[in-house]
Amino acid sequence: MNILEKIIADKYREVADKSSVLPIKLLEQSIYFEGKVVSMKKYVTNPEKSGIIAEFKRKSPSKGMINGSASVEQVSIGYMQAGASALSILTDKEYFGGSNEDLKVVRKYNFCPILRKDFVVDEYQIIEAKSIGADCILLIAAALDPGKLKSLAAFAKSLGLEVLLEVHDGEELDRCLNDHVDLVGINNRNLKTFEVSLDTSLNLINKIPSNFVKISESGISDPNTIMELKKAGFEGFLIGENFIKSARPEQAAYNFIKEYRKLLAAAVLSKA
Ligand SMILES: O=P(O)(O)OC[C@@H](O)[C@@H](O)c1c[nH]c2ccccc12
Repeated sequence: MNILEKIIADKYREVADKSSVLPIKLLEQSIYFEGKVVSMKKYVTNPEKSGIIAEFKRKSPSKGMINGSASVEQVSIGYMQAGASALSILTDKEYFGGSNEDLKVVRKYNFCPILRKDFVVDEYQIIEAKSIGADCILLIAAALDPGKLKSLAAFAKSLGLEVLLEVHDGEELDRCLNDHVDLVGINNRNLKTFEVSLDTSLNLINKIPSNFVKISESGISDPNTIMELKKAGFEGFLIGENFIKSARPEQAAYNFIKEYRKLLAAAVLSKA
């Protein structure tokens, strides 16, 4: 069993345990259920913003503990002040050290779009995402069969949520892309082997039809890389470890985005 298969097997167990709470109860009790979502698509493609989706991730199966002491309140606010377009919040406890509580705290203090980063295998988790204040959910091609993925995406849309489809190769893209998807994320990290290569993004982008927002995910640690990805056609850039590993993640994000804006300005000038 590779790590992804193990996570997914555990997720099915977790959902089976939780589903004894009727989904309708989650909705009735949530102040977010009637509320409108904030569009990840709009924020990421807004030219005034950086396109950076900053991720709060305490640990991961590939890196172990990355930051066990960061405050989700302070860091999420700091990421937005630094110029991030949106936030990605890990809610998986076992492998990533996150929680629904983290996302609720982030929702309380931020108006931006929030991606609930988890391993969705069941409609229950989508209702849960909506009930804790998320705007967008992640569906991972490597973890779901195409029929199930499509029906989960349709269900998310019916609740007003946006859908980010994550792929790692052309075959996953061909198999899993459907009309309910809003954004396509190309994960530079292979979730089965943890190998990271930026070429994954650069080689796949031309296969994504133009009506989907294109995001490059994982292993980004240099503003020059964003310049390169942007030139290739990416609109969003998902960054986790490079910020959160710092003792002051929000400061790391601030410095990074400042540097990126300088590079952008220089590129515009050199064209003029
Ligand atoms: O920390 P990084 O290398 O910047 O990566 C962020 C993000 O792309 C990564 O955490 C991620 C991408 N897809 C996922 C699916 C589940 C959990 C986590 C992820």
